[in-house]
Amino acid sequence: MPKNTRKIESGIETDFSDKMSYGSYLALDTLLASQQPVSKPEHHDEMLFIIQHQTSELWLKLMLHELRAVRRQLAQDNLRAAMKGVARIKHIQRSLTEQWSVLATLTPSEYAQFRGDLGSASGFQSYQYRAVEFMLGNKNAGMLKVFEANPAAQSMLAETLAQSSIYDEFLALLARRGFAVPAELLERDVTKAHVFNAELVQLFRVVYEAPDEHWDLYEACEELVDLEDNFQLWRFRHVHTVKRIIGMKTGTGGSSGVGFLQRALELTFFPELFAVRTEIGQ
Ligand code: HEM
Ligand SMILES: N[C@@H](CC(=O)c1ccccc1NC=O)C(=O)O
Repeated sequence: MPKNTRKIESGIETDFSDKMSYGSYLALDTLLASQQPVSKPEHHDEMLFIIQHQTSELWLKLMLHELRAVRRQLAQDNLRAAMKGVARIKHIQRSLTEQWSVLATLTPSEYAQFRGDLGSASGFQSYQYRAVEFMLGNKNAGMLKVFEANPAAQSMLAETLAQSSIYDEFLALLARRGFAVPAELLERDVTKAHVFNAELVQLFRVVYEAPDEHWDLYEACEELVDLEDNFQLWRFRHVHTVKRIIGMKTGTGGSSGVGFLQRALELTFFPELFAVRTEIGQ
């Protein structure tokens, strides 16, 4: 054997003429043929731009898969199983947020050379991102209009809009545990965003001031706070990456750009879980 060369063991599989291989199992021919730059001549950095988005969308697909399971587990009072799903989602969020560092290597000058080729395409048209926001409770029926040209995406979003969020399901679980969750929350119109409820803060205060009596609920509350923290970190990294790459330009999706994105940082999924911090020990 030549030096610094590993012998291929005799038992290594090499004939995949009639059995599944790594490539066929992962449909790699389709996946790796899906990066189709539009810049002409092709700009070197468009590959980064495309793969950054496609990897984000794959992680969003897994996040949705796990969020749907979390919602189901909460509805069935399986709190521990639901929290296992949330634990996985938190790791997905960390990957999504960490990978901003790759895109941040795209300089304003490089991006400006192919930005014009993107037309009106924008992440604002990410139906998976919108579905994640809906499942966490940031419902906004107005978002559906963007997807008129994609009936399958629009109907998936309409269905997700009409379903309870994981917060709705968590509050229903608390009610089944005997907590006096306000009726207006249990009977709310789930196609609308959750609105802050002062009574709910007092309910969470009971849990936070006696964790030993409500340990699994206390832990679940903190997991949901992590989910929101992580989501906001992604939004923040997006705003800052946008700022460093296009400055204060208007967006290809028609928004004012950074200012519009910054306003999403003011949105909240679980407001009472943050408000209770002020009350504890008062
Ligand atoms: C050069 C990099 C990027 C720039 C300059 C950029 C810019 C923008 C801007 C200006 C918007 C506001 C809508 C518009 O007018 O277009 C937006 C929205 C959005 N972008 Fe990006 N973006 C970049 C990368 C990404 C990446 C990698 C993702 C990953 C999926 C992404 C996902 C989104 C999402 C989900 C929205 C909607 C956010 C919301 O509704 O608050 N963007 N982006
Ligand atoms: N809205 C971005 C364009 C952009 O970033 C983009 C374009 C096509 C596909 C995904 C994108 N990412 C996020 O918006 C911009 O204004 O430059």
